[in-house]
Amino acid sequence: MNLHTPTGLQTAQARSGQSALVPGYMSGFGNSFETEALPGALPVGRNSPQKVNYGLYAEQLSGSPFTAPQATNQRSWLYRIRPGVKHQSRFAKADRGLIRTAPGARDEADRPIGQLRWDPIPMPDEATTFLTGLRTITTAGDSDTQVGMAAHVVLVTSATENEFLYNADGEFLVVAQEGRLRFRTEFGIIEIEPGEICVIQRGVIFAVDPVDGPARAYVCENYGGAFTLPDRGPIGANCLANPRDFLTPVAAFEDREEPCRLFVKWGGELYVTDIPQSPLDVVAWHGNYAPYKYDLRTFSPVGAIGFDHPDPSIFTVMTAPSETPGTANIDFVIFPERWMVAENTFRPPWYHRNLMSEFMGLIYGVYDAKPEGFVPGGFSLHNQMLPHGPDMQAFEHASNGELKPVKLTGTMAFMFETRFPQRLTKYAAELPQLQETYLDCWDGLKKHFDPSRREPK
Ligand SMILES: O=C(O)Cc1cc(O)ccc1O
Ligand SMILES: [Fe+2]
Repeated sequence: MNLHTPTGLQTAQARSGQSALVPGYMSGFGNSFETEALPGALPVGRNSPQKVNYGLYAEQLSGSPFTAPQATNQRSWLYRIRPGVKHQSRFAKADRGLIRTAPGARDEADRPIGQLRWDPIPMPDEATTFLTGLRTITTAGDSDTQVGMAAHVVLVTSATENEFLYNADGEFLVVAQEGRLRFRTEFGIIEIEPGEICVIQRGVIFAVDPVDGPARAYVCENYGGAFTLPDRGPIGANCLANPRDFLTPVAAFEDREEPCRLFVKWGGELYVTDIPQSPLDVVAWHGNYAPYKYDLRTFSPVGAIGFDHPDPSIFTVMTAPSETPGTANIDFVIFPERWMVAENTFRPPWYHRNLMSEFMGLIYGVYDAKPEGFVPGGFSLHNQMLPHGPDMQAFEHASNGELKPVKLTGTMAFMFETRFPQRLTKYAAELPQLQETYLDCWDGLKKHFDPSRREPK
């Protein structure tokens, strides 16, 4: 049986007779996995035998300090055709395009503070890859000290069979918005469609191909400790994001001797090196540091079944904690399909100002607080302590509508929320898609104050 796909790729699943083009996954969040694309490629009972089967090299990839506590200790062992040092020779500086990193981009945008919203960035006419299509919108914190994040939009129209990338500055959380994306990684293949996300950790080598036409995604780059599942507290052991719905790819490798280029995002810069073979040559691996995907539609929302509107933290899919308990470096929060049943309640978000700053995007559908102007593929920024809330239309509707049970259907919005202020890039500040009239959405909010008015109990 010839197990080679058009890109010469072999997967553990292909070995079991299924198509190598259909990615195979293992279920669970943060598990210690093991997977091999050739039988017996993984050493048994040890990590580093004198010689590894098939003449493979053993290599450890550490995502945390060696001595991190058990719950946050992350590393994997990769058994590969060549060690990583043979995938990297002398580096040259490359054009970083529209990619920015904190704190370097801190003062780039010459624009006063304010609530901001953008229409979708259109798909470009020219071919763009994950790297050339990555556009940074905001940066926060400091990547060198491993705090903060960046919010990007990526537009991918073109595959990169022989161009690979890894990010030393943080992990990428990719939120597919339009079109499907295939991630060929050292650990195997991940495919996502709108409604799904994937996480590619710091240091993991990958290439991204659009599957069936141009693709748009939002990307959160986490400079800090890894995303994990939030504690559920009194909610208990179930609901929200369930661990079994996270999927990690089975091992897959490319044995290709062709001129390739490896890009590395490091310290906010981009570097490139030429290598004579594909770096995706991991035949088997084991460990708990590996990319994964998750379908946001499997999130089980828990909310107000009596009255009032809980804080949006109730919809946290994953959190990247900071050193201060409960004060996240990043919370990744969604607003999925759900029933609204709260009685005598203003059901959309309340008007508010936060310590946390909010980058929001809309994957599909309508967001209840912003029925107009916040469109799929668009995004908004409500920065630290800047007031925001429902637009006039949403306020009027929610204040006067009949409070029968209502289902919000066909909708999926999300928020990258960080404890740090988000600094706008020059690119984002100058985008023609920036809605100069966004503030007008609150214009019609009238003064209703009347000292003699009382609402019925
Ligand atoms: O601002 C927003 O639209 C996001 C949001 C939603 C919500 O239900 C409560 C608070 C909040 O910031
Ligand atoms: Fe908000």
